[in-house]
Amino acid sequence: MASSNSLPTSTPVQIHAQNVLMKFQKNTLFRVDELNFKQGDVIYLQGDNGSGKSTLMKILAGLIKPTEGVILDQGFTPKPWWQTDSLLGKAVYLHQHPYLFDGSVKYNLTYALNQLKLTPSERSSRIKQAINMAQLNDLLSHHASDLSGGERQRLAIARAWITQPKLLMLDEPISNMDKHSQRLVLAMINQLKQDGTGLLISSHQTCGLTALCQQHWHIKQRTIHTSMHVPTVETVHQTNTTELHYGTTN
Ligand SMILES: Nc1ncnc2c1ncn2[C@@H]1O[C@H](COP(=O)(O)OP(=O)(O)OP(=O)(O)O)[C@@H](O)[C@H]1O
Repeated sequence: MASSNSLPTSTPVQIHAQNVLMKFQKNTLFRVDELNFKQGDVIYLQGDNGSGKSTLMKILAGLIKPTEGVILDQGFTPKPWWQTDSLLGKAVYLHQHPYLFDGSVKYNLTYALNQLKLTPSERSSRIKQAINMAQLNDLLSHHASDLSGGERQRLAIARAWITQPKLLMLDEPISNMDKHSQRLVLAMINQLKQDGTGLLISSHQTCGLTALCQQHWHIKQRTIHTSMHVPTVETVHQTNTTELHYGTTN
């Protein structure tokens, strides 16, 4: 991997949250004693609407600060002394409605590569692979703002895949997508998993994405519960009809 976060050693990169409390005004959103998100993890983040899934991801990405607690990172290449070594850019957060650059699909894909040191052939092979995986061939010259929701999400994930982040957080990556786009996005997420990218995925749809995950974080009653057991659609069905409803909405 050639990203600026590349490690010469086998130390897995990780983000560690300790004694976190998140409040908006006086209202507690959630609290958690400890969370660990590292390279190779594939975590399913579950929670009702408004429980704080996006907020948790933004905290781990360094985009917002928790009310209390600390977020530590480990294993990343230290930044040079003249740059602030903040959490930003370490665990990449992909918003449900992703931000795209003002330009064509091709521009969005190639721009991401400018920050990496690659040979021209590596560069062109990575772009080709991303285009094929996300099936963006016919859309390359289209302006990003003309894409449908599903196409935007495919482009955003392809762009993230190109830069090969060590830790990637995907916020509802397949919500409001047709089956074709869902299948493509699942294949892309699976590829990221094979590449060893740490993935934290929030979703209301438990089936395809759940099957890829090996850990479960559940925001319930303002607490984040962690487990190595990922619920299947069936177990959600049998144990809690409210959760089944949650699983089929949005
Ligand atoms: N900056 C903010 N100021 C005040 N309240 C906020 C702010 N950001 C989020 N909230 C509130 O925090 C709660 C959690 O929001 P968040 O978007 O994290 O939930 P979520 O679990 O991702 O929801 P959804 O499943 O609907 O996307 C919501 O009630 C939201 O209104």
